Amino acid sequence: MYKINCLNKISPVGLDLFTDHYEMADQFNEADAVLVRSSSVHDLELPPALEAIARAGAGVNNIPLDKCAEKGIVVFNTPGANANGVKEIVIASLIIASRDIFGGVNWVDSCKQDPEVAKLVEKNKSKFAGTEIKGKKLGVIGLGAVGVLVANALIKLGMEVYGFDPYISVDAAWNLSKFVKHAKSLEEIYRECDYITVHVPLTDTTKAMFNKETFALMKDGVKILNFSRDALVIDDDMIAALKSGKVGRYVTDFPNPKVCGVEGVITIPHLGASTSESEDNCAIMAVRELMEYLENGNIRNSVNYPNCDMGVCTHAGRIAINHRNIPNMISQFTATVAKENINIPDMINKSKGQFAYTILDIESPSTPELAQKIREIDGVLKVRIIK
Ligand SMILES: NC(=O)c1ccc[n+]([C@@H]2O[C@H](COP(=O)([O-])OP(=O)(O)OC[C@H]3O[C@@H](n4cnc5c(N)ncnc54)[C@H](O)[C@@H]3O)[C@@H](O)[C@H]2O)c1
Ligand SMILES: O=C(O)CC[C@@H](O)C(=O)O
Repeated sequence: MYKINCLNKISPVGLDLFTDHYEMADQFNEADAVLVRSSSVHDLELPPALEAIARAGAGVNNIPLDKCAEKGIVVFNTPGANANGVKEIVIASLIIASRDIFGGVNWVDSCKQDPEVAKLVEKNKSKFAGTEIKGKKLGVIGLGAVGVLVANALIKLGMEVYGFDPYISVDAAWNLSKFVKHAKSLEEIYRECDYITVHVPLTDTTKAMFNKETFALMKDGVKILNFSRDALVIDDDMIAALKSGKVGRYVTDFPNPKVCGVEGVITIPHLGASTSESEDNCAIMAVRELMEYLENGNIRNSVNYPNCDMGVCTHAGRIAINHRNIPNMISQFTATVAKENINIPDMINKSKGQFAYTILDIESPSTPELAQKIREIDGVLKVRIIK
């Protein structure tokens, strides 16, 4: 029986996929596998029995990826599963950044007792007038699952779209509209665009990418949308840029005490992926990833281990090994199995950075003794008997 702990509320559409071999665990430290959305795992002690963590979403900055990898804990995310939800809220945000819809609605509410409200509206509505997005220049930074959908959709709404992503994947490049202009540098986006929307992960290189130096390169009155992570922006610099008029509006999905209530900031309570469709898609993908890993040893969509897939085991035994990506590991595994006079009809080994993963299919059922011998090899981080 596998024990699953949920650190956040996960859609039942996903949880219902777990079979009778699974039960929910109330405690993190009892779990074989964990499902999480935005809760932080950084301060939690990682229990030795924990095999995997699946992030029902894209961003994994709430999970200590290397610390997990060191303990042989595979971390998954759900690429693209919530991208449409984010795309739609970005479209809405471009419009609310351009027209004072919230200001107008709040003002009308304040006039609700006035029998002349209809007349009042016609007299005062010009205070809330805005501009259209059609024909304006939009810079999309990060052309992954979300960025590509955003860029393509806004082309269709008549914007002139510039895209910047030096690491764009082949799939994303195939899916990107040919009408998106290829920006060769961030400076080009900053120089040209009336609106900038950012869709990159929070990493050491993207952290604080919006700061006083980069604002200085932008057009006066530029409108900035942040549906990625708050730490991409230096809030004090953003507030100063809003005050000076350099930035016209800042729409962020990440409220914090500095930006909440500041004039020109529209704070949304992290709703980018909060649609029933996105929540269901993420939960389904995350649960499937965990089941595949726990039951068959296969890794799909990991962010700290290589993807590795041998299908369902058709041999007598299967052993899965999380280990360091260093010389002489495979020969030691095969020698250990050979010493037991067991044949290896099939195997796979993949690496990602400092970590690697090997699946051995063997011609007799795996035993705890064999698993222990492999565990004792220097550089091995975790060994699991799959069959
Ligand atoms: N607000 C929300 O609810 C919500 C929902 C989904 C994703 N997100 C955030 O948005 C981010 C993007 O999501 P996604 O699904 O598109 O992820 P993704 O991994 O599909 O795409 C990220 C893209 O950013 C690019 N990139 C990385 N570093 C870059 C850099 N320095 N400059 C330009 N491009 C760079 C990558 O090459 C990749 O194409 C996530 O990491 C997450 O933080 C937020
Ligand atoms: O789980 C959520 O609601 C937010 C997810 C989002 O920030 C992501 O990175 O996928």
